[in-house]
Amino acid sequence: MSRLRIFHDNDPHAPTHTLHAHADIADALKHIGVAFEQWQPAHPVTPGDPAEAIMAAYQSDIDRLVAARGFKSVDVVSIAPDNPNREAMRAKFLDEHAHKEDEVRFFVAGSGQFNLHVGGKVYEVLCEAGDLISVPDGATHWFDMGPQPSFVAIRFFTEPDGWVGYFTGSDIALRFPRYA
Ligand SMILES: CSCCC(=O)/C(O)=C/O
Ligand SMILES: [Fe+2]
Ligand code: NI
Repeated sequence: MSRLRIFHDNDPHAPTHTLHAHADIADALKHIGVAFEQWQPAHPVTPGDPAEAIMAAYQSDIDRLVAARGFKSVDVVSIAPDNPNREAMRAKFLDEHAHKEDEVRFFVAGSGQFNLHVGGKVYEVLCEAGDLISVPDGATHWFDMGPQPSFVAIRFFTEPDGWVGYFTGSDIALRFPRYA
């Protein structure tokens, strides 16, 4: 089940809010410009499946979103708990960063935890299969896939080169709860 916990950015121990209902999560995130939608993960796929297979299974959803929002490139992160590169993959997204484009991710299997650092608060968003999250251009955040990652996310980019992160140098992520 998806979950949102909101913290003051100077108090990682006690969330001020914990929300589980999708509509409540979407409403709270809308206030900081984040879109959180529920789509149908209609084609069963398994974390670790090859990217080409995921793209083929979800081609109609991808085409629809690309047509609606003019994305220039699309890729897939598909990772199983026994992936030999899992530590490096986890580390890549664990430091606070931002992008010069909206970060749009459609989770079609498994789960992972976004942490959005906006307006003196940290919004910890546990994303599950079916969640489509759109983090606005410039919003600082980090992402934790956990020590045994298990998810498939389709990523949409308006930049033709795909993923480019701009790291803030902050160590805030070290102080907040990890995704177990
Ligand atoms: C959930 S897809 C992998 C993470 C990613 O692309 C990103 O930018 C995290 O902040
Ligand atoms: Fe990111
Ligand atoms: Ni409140």
